[in-house]
Amino acid sequence: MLGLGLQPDLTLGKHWKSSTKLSRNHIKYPEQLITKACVHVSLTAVRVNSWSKPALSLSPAFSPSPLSPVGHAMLQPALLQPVVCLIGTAAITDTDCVCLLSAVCCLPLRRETEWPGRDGSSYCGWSTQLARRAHQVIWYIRIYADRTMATALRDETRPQIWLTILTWSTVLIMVGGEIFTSSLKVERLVQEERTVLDELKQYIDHQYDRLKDLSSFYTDRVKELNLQDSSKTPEVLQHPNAVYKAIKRFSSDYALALGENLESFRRTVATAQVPFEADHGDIRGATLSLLRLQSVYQLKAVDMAQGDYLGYRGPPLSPIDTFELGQLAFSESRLNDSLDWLNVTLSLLSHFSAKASSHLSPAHVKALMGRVHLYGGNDYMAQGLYDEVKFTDPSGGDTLELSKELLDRPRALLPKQQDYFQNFSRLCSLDNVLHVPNPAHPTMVCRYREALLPYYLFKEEILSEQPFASVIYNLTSDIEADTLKNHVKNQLVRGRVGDTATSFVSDIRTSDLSWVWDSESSTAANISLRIKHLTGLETNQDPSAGPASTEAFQVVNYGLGGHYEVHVDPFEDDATIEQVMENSGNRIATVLLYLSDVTRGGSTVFTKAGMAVAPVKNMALFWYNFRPDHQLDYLTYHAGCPVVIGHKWIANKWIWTAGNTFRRRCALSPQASQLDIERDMRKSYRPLEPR
Ligand SMILES: O=C(O)CCC(=O)C(=O)O
Ligand SMILES: [Fe+2]
Repeated sequence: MLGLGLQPDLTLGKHWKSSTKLSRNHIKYPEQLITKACVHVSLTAVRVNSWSKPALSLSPAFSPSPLSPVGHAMLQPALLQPVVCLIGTAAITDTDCVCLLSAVCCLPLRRETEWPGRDGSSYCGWSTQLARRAHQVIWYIRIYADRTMATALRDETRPQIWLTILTWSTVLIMVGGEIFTSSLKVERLVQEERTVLDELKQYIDHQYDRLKDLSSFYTDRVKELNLQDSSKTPEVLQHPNAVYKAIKRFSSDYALALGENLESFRRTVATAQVPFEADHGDIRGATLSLLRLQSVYQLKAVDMAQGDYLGYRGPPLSPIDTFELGQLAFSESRLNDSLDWLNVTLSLLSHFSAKASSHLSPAHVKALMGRVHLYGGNDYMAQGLYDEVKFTDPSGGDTLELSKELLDRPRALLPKQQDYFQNFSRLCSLDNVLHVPNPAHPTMVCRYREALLPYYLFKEEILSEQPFASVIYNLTSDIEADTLKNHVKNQLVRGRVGDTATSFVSDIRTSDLSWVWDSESSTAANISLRIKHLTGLETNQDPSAGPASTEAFQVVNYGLGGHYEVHVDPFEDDATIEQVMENSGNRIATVLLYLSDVTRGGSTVFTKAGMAVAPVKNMALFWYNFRPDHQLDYLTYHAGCPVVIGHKWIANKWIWTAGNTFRRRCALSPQASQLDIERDMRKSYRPLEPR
């Protein structure tokens, strides 16, 4: 690929039959290329896929050569008119113009660093004289544009038209634009008009076809929307397949339908302040989420494809969806899962009409299966599949890869194994109930926990004595929970992991979050106070009253298959600890508020302590992150399981050392548990009688 120094992918149409890209092989005769580029590329068949600033990388060694008669014919100024105005209106710099001109006509370009200054001394490697010409043309165009119908042309025709103008103006630059000096030139120009009009006709046909497709996409979507009850949208979007499909629709279906006009359409939608933001990263994230659900909950690909997740039903997946799941599973070295998805794809393809799956053939799928087998060490199966597809799909990407890999014999991939994973998956897969390690133990009780204020009585269930963890029901009201959610709904950002200074976005944590300080919301302040009464720990955030004892509420909303892998809450890296210790210390305790119920999945599990807590709206999960002897308690390793069905919202409240040194007292003996401390410390507890 010549590269052309442009991001746009210049794709030639019918006139360059088999060749779809301007490649080196086409450049035997530069003049011929220029002419073809001018006539064919510019007027009809150019597709500009992305339209960003040129990133120059090439340097085909051609110098401009004199033009053929066809080239001359294109100098007809009248044909410039409809397109000229755009360069005046578009935000394109002179430099970009010239480099684009160069690119279209394959003039020599050098690196980006050599882009010209305004003096025109070095225009992408052009001679000064040529550069000056370029300036003249662009200047002319801009002046001209001011006087013409800049607004008459629709945004969506811009890319093609840009190329037209660029090509034409290049020709002007190169020949000096002086056709009036020769009757022969004018005659040739007029004689070639038919060719130009033929090209224009092709261009118009292409636009018609494109709009026809776009319009049928529109009608189909409207029909589908009309069949749906919008009040049920949140309910529908509880199911992973429905979410997956919605994400795909916004990140790829619209993109495919709009083609090169996607960006300008996005801008139009943005002015109406309507969200329309999904992109390719979202598809990858969504696909990974389905794979995560599959592995954590040990789901079968065939069930998921039918929309069956642990008995909860939703829309089915298409063969393209299942194929993409197989592809991603392969790239994640999950070979068995990949084969499952590809087998499902083959079986779906045999049921779908050829039209519905026109982009995907069984041979295509089998070639990838061959590669998966090869990486799994099963050369025999791989060879067999290759023999099957080498005639039916010889040029398919995976067929070519497979044929290479059969010779190279890649080393077999071993499945990735994380040791904590088994326990994590087991605990997440329990039915959505409380699961405690030792329910028969006498201290595992329900109790009314009295607070500092006598009229507060919290319903508490102790889950574990070491580490101390309990749940408290109805710590908030529905109104309070919804107020916290509403407070953040326009300010959610992707959650990060790691210590403050070095935090990063990762697949370890797939959720959005925001913070609510007590000073911003009376609801937050009230709940903080309640937590103070409940735990007996200071929750002050007012700086005038000393170092803060808590962070703001961290309100978190999980997305498709949203999860948080196993971690502990306190800061662990020395630098961060040193920094926070100076002020507020570390996170000695966590209060995790559930702001929603979750139909299936989404439990908080303690992988070492063997506990699982299923979300219940308004319930709080409370635990100490440090043992009574003040060592970080690694039994508090915990995780948020992937959400299967429903929407999960939580709010974290982390309580710090500051202000709590004497509230969370040391134990009287090294073996003492938190309950022992509490017994000693707060006589207000009801005695814990053995059952
Ligand atoms: O979502 C959950 O259940 C756990 C969240 C968590 O551990 C955290 O945000 O630190
Ligand atoms: Fe956590």
